Amino acid sequence: MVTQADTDHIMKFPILVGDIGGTNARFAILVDAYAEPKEFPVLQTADFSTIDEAIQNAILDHTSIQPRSAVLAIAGPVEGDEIDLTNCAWVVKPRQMMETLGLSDITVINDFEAQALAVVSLEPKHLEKLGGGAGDPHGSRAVLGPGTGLGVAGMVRSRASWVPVPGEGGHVDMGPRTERDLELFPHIEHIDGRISGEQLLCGRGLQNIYRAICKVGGTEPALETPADITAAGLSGESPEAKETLALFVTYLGRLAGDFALTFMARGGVYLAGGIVQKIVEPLKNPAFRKAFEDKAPHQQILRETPVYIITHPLAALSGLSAFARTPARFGVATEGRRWRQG
Ligand SMILES: Nc1ncnc2c1ncn2[C@@H]1O[C@H](COP(=O)(O)OP(=O)(O)OP(=O)(O)O)[C@@H](O)[C@H]1O
Repeated sequence: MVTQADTDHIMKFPILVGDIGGTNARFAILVDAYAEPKEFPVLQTADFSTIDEAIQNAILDHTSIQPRSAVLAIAGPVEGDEIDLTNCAWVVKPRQMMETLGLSDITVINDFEAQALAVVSLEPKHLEKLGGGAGDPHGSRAVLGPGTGLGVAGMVRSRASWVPVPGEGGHVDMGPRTERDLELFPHIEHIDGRISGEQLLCGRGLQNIYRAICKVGGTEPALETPADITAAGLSGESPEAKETLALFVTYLGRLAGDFALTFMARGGVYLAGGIVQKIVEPLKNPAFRKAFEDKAPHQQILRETPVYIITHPLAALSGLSAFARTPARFGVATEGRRWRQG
């Protein structure tokens, strides 16, 4: 039965869904609740000075469908009528977007809430399992996504609906654990005197680990970009890059285990974002699960907890689409994050 509260959630189709990261932005249009989303090529945020210009030039100018509503996921906290994006120069101004883009209903959520929505929406073919038990289908989940930054969210079940729990978990402290860490950590770039998850587990983190390894080994860092480092690490042509990948995987396992405990994620921990999709083979190395399960006194809980790599290239869009189609299935708070005309 559709209740008053449910109808209030409902958005009018066609609905534009958008996942805006620090580097890439991905969009699709849902024509109705059943049709497959109409997807558009991934665009680079740096190629457009504003989000309005990007949506107009790269989306609306290429279709005759005029969206009436939009659900956008952005990297950063959603506060006020002018929302700054972390790691990107765009500012989302929903009231202005209504005027310029002809939308009448805009909801803005955090990009890792969208990833959390995806973990209960994706089909098994879009997940690659990295050990652990079967997982409780109604159990809480945690999502970690190394990208331009490090996003973290939880997904908890309450009164038959799924509630995404966004936060700033990428900024928790990371401490040294092994002799090798003790050698390298003094050379990892600090932020205000500390090493946070995001100093190690994102594109910049790969560079940070690689440079520390070169420094301690007395070699000149020859590789520049995160993509160069993973390529040279995967091929084995650079021993420093190979170790960088091994440590990245270990640190990700460590932090994933911490969030599994924080959320008691018996439904599993999900690894999202562009970087993990490029390093599937190193993640299958036993070092990942070893670090994930190394959580005395709770090793047994971690041993049973499944970990999945999300392999869907547009996972957040699929989460946003599930929410746009069936908002009542999810406990997404829209107070202060939804703008409507009339
Ligand atoms: N092959 C690769 N190996 C490792 N890192 C890569 C590779 N290709 C791109 N990157 C890095 O991945 C990061 C972008 O991640 P992603 O594709 O998940 O983008 P994003 O959604 O914009 O990120 P975010 O949502 O965190 O802002 C950049 O730091 C980039 O340098």
